[in-house]
Amino acid sequence: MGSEALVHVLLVSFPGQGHVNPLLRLGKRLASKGLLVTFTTPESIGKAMRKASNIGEELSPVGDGFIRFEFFDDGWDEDEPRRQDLDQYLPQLEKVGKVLIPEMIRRNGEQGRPVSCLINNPFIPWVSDVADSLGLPSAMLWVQSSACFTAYYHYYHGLVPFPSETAMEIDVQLPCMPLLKHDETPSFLYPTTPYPFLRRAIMGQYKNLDKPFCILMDTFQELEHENIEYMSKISPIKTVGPLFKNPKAPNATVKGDFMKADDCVGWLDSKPASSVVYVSFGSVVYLKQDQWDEIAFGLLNSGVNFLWVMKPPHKDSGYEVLRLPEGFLEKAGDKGKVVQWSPQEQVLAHPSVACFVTHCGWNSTMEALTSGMPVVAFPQWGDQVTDAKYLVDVFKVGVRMCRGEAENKLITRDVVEQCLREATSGPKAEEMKQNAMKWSAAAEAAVAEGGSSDRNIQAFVDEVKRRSLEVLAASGKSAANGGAELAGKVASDGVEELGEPKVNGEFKAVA
Ligand SMILES: O=c1ccn([C@@H]2O[C@H](COP(=O)(O)OP(=O)(O)O)[C@@H](O)[C@H]2O)c(=O)[nH]1
Ligand SMILES: O=C(O)c1ccc(O[C@@H]2O[C@H](CO)[C@@H](O)[C@H](O)[C@H]2O)cc1
Repeated sequence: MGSEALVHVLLVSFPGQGHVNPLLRLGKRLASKGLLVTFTTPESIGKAMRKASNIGEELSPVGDGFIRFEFFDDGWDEDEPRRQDLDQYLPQLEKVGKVLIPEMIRRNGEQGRPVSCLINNPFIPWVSDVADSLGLPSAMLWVQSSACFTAYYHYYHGLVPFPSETAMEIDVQLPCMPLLKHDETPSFLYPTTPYPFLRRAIMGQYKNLDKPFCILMDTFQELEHENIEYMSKISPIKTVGPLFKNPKAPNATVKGDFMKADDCVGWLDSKPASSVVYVSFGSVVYLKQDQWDEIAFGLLNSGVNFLWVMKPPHKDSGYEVLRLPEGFLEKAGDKGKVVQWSPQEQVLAHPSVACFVTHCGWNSTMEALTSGMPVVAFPQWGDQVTDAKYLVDVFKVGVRMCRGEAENKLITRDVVEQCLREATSGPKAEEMKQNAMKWSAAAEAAVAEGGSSDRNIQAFVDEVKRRSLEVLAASGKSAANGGAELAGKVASDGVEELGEPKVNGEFKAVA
């Protein structure tokens, strides 16, 4: 079947690595189920993605469908430093996105690819407003755990007390969750967070939560069972994770990395089984130099093999460029490898890797669990502190190395060494590995045909197809005519003036 006959969904992503990855993975999953997927994010990131990965102008077949990319201009110069300030960048994205996304939808309609549904990730909730104003259905992909979704939901609606200026250190009890100590609740909610703009961004998503008809989540039923059961009674959530596993298209090469991964698989191949510690703090966390030094010495002193990701900070981020201690690489010799960016999925699946020192971003958390990889938890902020709690105390696959940035505590080389030893040898390491393997099997089963996440994805695809027919039927016009009318309206008015729901352009057929 040609791509023009498929139902078409448009995925709009916030331009962060930890947001692009899960949304693109969702795109591949939807494509593999027979949809045509267009993935869009600002051109500034599109450029990096094109450079780092093999994405081009053309359609890529994935399973029974296709994926393609279109990027949009965020209206700022290429090296505009304000992109690093979300308080300035998010409103800019909303301003231009509310004009350019409808234009993109119009263009696609004119080219025979009418869009039937919009899907966004958090931080850009205005995408549902665009969908509403065009009479299109929308969905949101929540890119963190169901536990964090619950925490933000209860905070937004004021349903339980959270740490506040007058009661900073209270524990928080949320439904179907373990008791969270004050520093285990998502840290953007602390009154003292240095990232209030991220709290505002997430709260913006909750303000718009009644607009998407479905909230997809990159987690799986068996992982957060009771909590998911509870939340699905109050919110239309559907678990579809782990998204990075795609059994119908395991070899799809489309990737969303912003940086080309350094080659380290050959080096891993040369190491004995379960002998390497993988260290990575994701794409946005930067530690201070003194902490970096302690980790370096902890790695050396523990005598383990290690693969360490040391990504350079963005020039406008204000973060210092970290250095390795004098003579570090010489002392490590062939026991250590330092890279700027790793092919993390491959690394976590490699038999030489024994454990993962992680900042506990949700993508890294899901990738570790699904790969059967024990972790050493080094959370810093946001959802990471809650994920660390779950990795250590609920999933029981991790040892805790720190409690988060708010603690403002230097983790010494001795503590680093002790944690590495605990996670790589002895009964605790053995037990964590067994638990991790159990989660890996459960994750595989969730995404396998007929598994919980597979059923939810299929139900979602069926619903998108059903709604696409409904929009067409409601129009009462010929498809081509409706599309052309809508195109003209959007182009002349801009999205703000689109009052009544409009027709979703041309539908050729539904697969
Ligand atoms: O060297 C690296 C470091 C990270 N990642 C990927 O970047 C994403 C990071 O997302 P996460 O939620 O863990 O953290 P964030 O970067 O958003 O803080 C994950 O999919 C990782 O697999 C990668 O491919 N190579
Ligand atoms: O680009 C930014 O400013 C940015 C990117 C990513 C951010 O949050 C990360 O997102 C992940 C998914 O929500 C999360 O699990 C991870 O812990 C965060 O670091 C924030 C800002």
